[in-house]
Amino acid sequence: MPKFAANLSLLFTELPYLDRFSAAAQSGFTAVEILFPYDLAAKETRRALLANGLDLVLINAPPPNYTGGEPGYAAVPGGTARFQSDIRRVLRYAKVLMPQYIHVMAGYASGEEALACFVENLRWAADFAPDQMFTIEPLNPVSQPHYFLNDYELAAEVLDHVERPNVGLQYDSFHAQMIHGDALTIWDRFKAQIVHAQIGAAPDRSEPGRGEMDFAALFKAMDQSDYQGWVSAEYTPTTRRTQDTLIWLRQ
Ligand SMILES: O=C(O)[C@@H](O)C(=O)CO
Ligand SMILES: [Mg+2]
Repeated sequence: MPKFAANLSLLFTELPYLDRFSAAAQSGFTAVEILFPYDLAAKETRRALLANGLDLVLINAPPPNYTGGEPGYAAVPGGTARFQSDIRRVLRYAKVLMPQYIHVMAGYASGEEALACFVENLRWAADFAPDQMFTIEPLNPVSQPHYFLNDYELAAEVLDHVERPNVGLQYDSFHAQMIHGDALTIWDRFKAQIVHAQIGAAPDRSEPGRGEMDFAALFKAMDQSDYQGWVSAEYTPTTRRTQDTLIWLRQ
């Protein structure tokens, strides 16, 4: 079986933020990811990780979050100054939190100019923080209309242009299924570039086991590939208590 992590921005949200760490640990997780840890001083999140023996797999850039704001500027022509200052701020958090990955969000854009801008900005981030691993993640256009990075072919093209060992592909079964209609085939096609994976059912982004996807087949494919990374549960639980949706984990 793959090694599973819990996304604390979507899981255990029935609890206050700092209580989600112990809930995840008690459910058997040894690692978590937090999309936007920026509402609290980094040292408080660090303390919660340490107290519960949890590794931090991933955080997102940009800060603080995108409630009412843009989902990043990395591919937005004219947004480079904002992108660089966001990355600098994320790296100050990363110094304390030590996430394995920082997911760089592309933002709203389209076309050749946006592609060139995304490539340049990713190279800049990779060279500015050579010891930090970064990821990019295609998001489906139903959930994120007008988001630049909206398919896996495009993500692979971006990575080919970026040519940096510390920038890789973030796979998400929910988005892959929504974009391409077959998350398993997408895993098989792009697994060589995937450094981090997330799981959720489609079309409603609920827990594995529901919806149109065969998660047993996906986990088997992950196991049979060379993938050594985390598989993070990033879904919206259909019951009030997240714990009651973890049947897929116990199986
Ligand atoms: O899949 C998602 O929506 C997330 O992984 C993400 O980073 C967007 O905020
Ligand atoms: Mg995701």
